Amino acid sequence: MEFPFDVDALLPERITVLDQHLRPPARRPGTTTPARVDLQQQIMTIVDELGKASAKAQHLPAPITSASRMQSNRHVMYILKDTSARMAGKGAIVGFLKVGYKKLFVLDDREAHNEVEPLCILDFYIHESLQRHGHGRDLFQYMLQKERVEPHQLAIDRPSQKLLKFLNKHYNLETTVPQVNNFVIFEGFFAHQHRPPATSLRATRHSCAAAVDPMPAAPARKLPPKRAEGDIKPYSSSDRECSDFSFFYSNLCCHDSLPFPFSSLSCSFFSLSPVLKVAVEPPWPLNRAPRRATPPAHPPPRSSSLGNSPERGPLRPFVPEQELLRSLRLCPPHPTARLLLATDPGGSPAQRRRTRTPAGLVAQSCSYSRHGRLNSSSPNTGNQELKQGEQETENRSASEEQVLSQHGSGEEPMHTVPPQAQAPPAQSWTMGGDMFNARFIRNLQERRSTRPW
Ligand SMILES: CC(=O)SCCNC(=O)CCNC(=O)[C@H](O)C(C)(C)COP(=O)(O)OP(=O)(O)OC[C@H]1O[C@@H](n2cnc3c(N)ncnc32)[C@H](O)[C@@H]1OP(=O)(O)O
Repeated sequence: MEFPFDVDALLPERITVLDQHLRPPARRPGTTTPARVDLQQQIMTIVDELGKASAKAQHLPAPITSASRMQSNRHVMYILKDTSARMAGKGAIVGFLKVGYKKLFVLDDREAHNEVEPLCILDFYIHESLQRHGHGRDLFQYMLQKERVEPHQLAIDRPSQKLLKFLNKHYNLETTVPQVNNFVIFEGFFAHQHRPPATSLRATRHSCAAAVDPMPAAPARKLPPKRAEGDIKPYSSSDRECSDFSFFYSNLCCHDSLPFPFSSLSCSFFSLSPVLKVAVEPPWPLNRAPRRATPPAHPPPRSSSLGNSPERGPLRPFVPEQELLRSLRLCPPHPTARLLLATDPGGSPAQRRRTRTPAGLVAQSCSYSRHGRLNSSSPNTGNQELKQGEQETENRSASEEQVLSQHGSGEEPMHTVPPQAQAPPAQSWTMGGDMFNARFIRNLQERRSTRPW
């Protein structure tokens, strides 16, 4: 992969390690040094382009690796540059490997749940023209040494067939331990305890939790001390997974911009992981709509979050909290509703707990029907919408994502019902029913559209 700038000078080593700071490495003595900000911009361009190429190679609808994602996560990227003579001049990039620690529930061979935080292979790509030349192995080997981890200690975020073959060929990893999430672990995962090196990613993050006891069978529930809220993305945590249902979830669970009480919900409530679905349930009334969150029978596509796409356009304002509270007043009395109404609209800090992922921001743009589909009053509309969304997610290519981003950027009219048709809707719907059905959302939209501003 070539770039319009001097990759060779920008990345002096064959393999460059980038963390969330995306700092340009020190340049070779004697090379001219452009402004540091320009260098960082070049690094970001490389990361973005690699992420796009990887997504394309894996048929993901959107990149799961980008500069902005790198900056907001504690992932580490190993970038391999082409040092061959043919690339003399500006140089080129061969590929990259992205890893990061993630908190997961994994099943051991006795099907017991174990809460662990292994190093995960998150994204891996070698340029098409250079695959099967041993570059992937070089990169992987370098990462294993740097992170001081054995291949069987890794969790792989929904590996492709190529990666499975790669792991089998180079590391004899074949027998997997069946999981209920999208991560793949191999036999031996539970056999040894990973002792991170002093300089590894893990040690940097959790220096005080580095030492753990040996475990004969399954890892004990040994986790580092609680981190800052924004850092914790428990359980499912898969960029790919979270995004597979983004068409629906971004309406609900990426809630940076949702009004209270939705804003107080954790993404975890809507986790696709059966483990978590059992473990955590959202409070009423949100616990009345889990069916929509059920993953389809067939495995979801490898995809990324539309919502998380860094290319999303500007966001629309969401319905104000007062609007929602007013809607709640239409409901039959319910203790929770009363509590909500009695609560200060600003809410307590705990109620307003929010994630800070970019995905959250996109919830806004996705919360409205960009195509007017939610306008149907059919009770099944919600399901149709979900199916449509899933279908779209499956079908959408990376290039289509660009188009959708524009659609989501607020270009389309937001009113799905003409103002004169805005007679109060039949008050038959209730929060106690399936509150995320189309009528509920339409109601919110109609109410919003009556706003004079
Ligand atoms: C968690 C994730 O990131 S999943 C996504 C993984 N990435 C992708 O699938 C993107 C497309 N593929 C690639 O980028 C690369 O093929 C990688 C990263 C999987 C492997 O990198 P490479 O440089 O090709 O690997 P390397 O040359 O070291 O090893 C080759 C071995 O990998 C496997 N492999 C690589 N390409 C293929 C392929 N097209 N078909 C089948 N197996 C393949 C084989 O085991 C192969 O050995 P073989 O040639 O003897 O059959």
